[in-house]
Amino acid sequence: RVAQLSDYEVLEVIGTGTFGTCEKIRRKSDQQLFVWKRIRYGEMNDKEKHMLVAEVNILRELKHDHIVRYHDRVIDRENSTIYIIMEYCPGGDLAALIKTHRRQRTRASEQLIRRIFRQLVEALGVCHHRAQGAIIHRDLKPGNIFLDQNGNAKLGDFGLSKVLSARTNLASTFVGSPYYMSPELISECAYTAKSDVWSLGCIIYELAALHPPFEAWSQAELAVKIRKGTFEHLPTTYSRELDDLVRSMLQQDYHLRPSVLELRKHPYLAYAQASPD
Ligand SMILES: CN(C)CCCNS(=O)(=O)c1cccc(Nc2nc(OCC3CCCCC3)c3[nH]cnc3n2)c1
Repeated sequence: RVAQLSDYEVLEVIGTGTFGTCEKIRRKSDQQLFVWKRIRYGEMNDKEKHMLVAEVNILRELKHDHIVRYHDRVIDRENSTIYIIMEYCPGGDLAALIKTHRRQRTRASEQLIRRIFRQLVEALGVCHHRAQGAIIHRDLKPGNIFLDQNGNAKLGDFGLSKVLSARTNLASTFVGSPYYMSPELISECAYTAKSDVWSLGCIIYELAALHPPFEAWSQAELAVKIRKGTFEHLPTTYSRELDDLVRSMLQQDYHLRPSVLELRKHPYLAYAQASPD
């Protein structure tokens, strides 16, 4: 049975992104909560429409505990709008969590950081080392990593950001301060899976330090800092192991950064290890 818009009721707007609007919705049949992302494709050219279809198909196949689950889609041809229905994450996004700690002057526990780190490495592993070819997120940031009711991390918008940022030319990609952009991206080389590793390094760094490794008032100054590549060590309340591991992900030369598979095997993230936490 094809899903209808009338199967759901809109509860509230959660936010807007490059794609359009994200709303919290409830399925009438069983009161279950979801979100939908409302994407207007009216102004898209054929190439972009094909890319959108391809990205939605990728989303549908990415099934993992730590990737936001795609549920359904509704196409409203009358208004040239597609609604992508996904799992609702009641914990909000990592950006809000970081902001709360900063405002309260409290630190995230190393146990929480390590758990989120491990979960995101698992999620990236599914995408980078996929049989049909790697999916690279390209836009990993605290704002599109969400938390479920148990504080487990969920990677959001996998792939959507790619097709939709294709709609924006490079200049607008630089809108805002691209704190999480890798050096190779800034010099406009191709993305690699290692670019996602860099961004993940920035995110884990920020969860601990409560600010990203590279900050600047302008995008030009930020590009200089990212290419220079020097940044503070994490606060000493965190282990040397975490500091070293994050540092290894933020190396200029992407060949030197660990792959997601190497990260998964790292003792700091191994499940087997009797963790102190
Ligand atoms: C009380 N209200 C004001 C708060 C309402 C909201 N509750 S809340 O607990 O804080 C809160 C805050 C943020 C997110 C979420 N959950 C969520 N957000 C998504 O995307 C957000 C979107 C991403 C792109 C940019 C625009 C916003 C998801 N995508 C798939 N699953 C999603 N789950 C919940």
